[in-house]
Amino acid sequence: MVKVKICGTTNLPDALHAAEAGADALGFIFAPVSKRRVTAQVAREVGLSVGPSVARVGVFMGQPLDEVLRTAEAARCSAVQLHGPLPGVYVEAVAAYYPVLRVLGPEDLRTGNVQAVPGVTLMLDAPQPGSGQPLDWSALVPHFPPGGWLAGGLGPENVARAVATLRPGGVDAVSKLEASPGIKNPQAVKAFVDAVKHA
Ligand SMILES: O=C(O)c1ccccc1NCC(=O)[C@H](O)[C@H](O)COP(=O)(O)O
Repeated sequence: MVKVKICGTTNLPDALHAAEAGADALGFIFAPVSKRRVTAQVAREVGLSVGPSVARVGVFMGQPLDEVLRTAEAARCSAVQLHGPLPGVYVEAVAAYYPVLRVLGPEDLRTGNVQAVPGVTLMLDAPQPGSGQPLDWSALVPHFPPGGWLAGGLGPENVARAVATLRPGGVDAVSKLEASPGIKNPQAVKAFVDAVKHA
């Protein structure tokens, strides 16, 4: 079964609705550049209120390692998602504490810039995260890592095609599930989860 992560969660009603709709994971964004950024306190309160069956993924981009580990602990994250160019030792250090979703772009796959690290799952995303830009799924077929996750411009109307093309281990989305930045469109979230679970 393909896992579903609903990213950019900022409030309890959206989190509860996503969980009820069948999401496997919620993403809490701590990257300073994001318009969906939350504090560790908000992520902890919202994430823990949803219950243990839904993973709480802390999303980081280019932050110092100690900030990532301190924030993930304060927020009680159950996994960490890492964006941006990062040294292998950084990713390994985070993976010593948390399951890691390591985000790469299509170019990394084409150039073979991919290392297998225990505890690290690869996720393919558009170069600008959270921008709603879909990838060229067919072009990824020869390189897509088994069990890898897919993000980038996924929504209720296109996710079944993406899943059929790449058979990812999980999918992740934000832009196409929102009424406005940081606020979910509940119908879109439900339709997205249903489309993945029936794909
Ligand atoms: O969404 C953001 O604002 C964001 C900013 C900085 C780093 C990561 C960010 N989002 C991470 C995600 O996991 C998104 O769901 C993923 O990039 C897909 O986004 P979208 O194409 O908008 O569905």
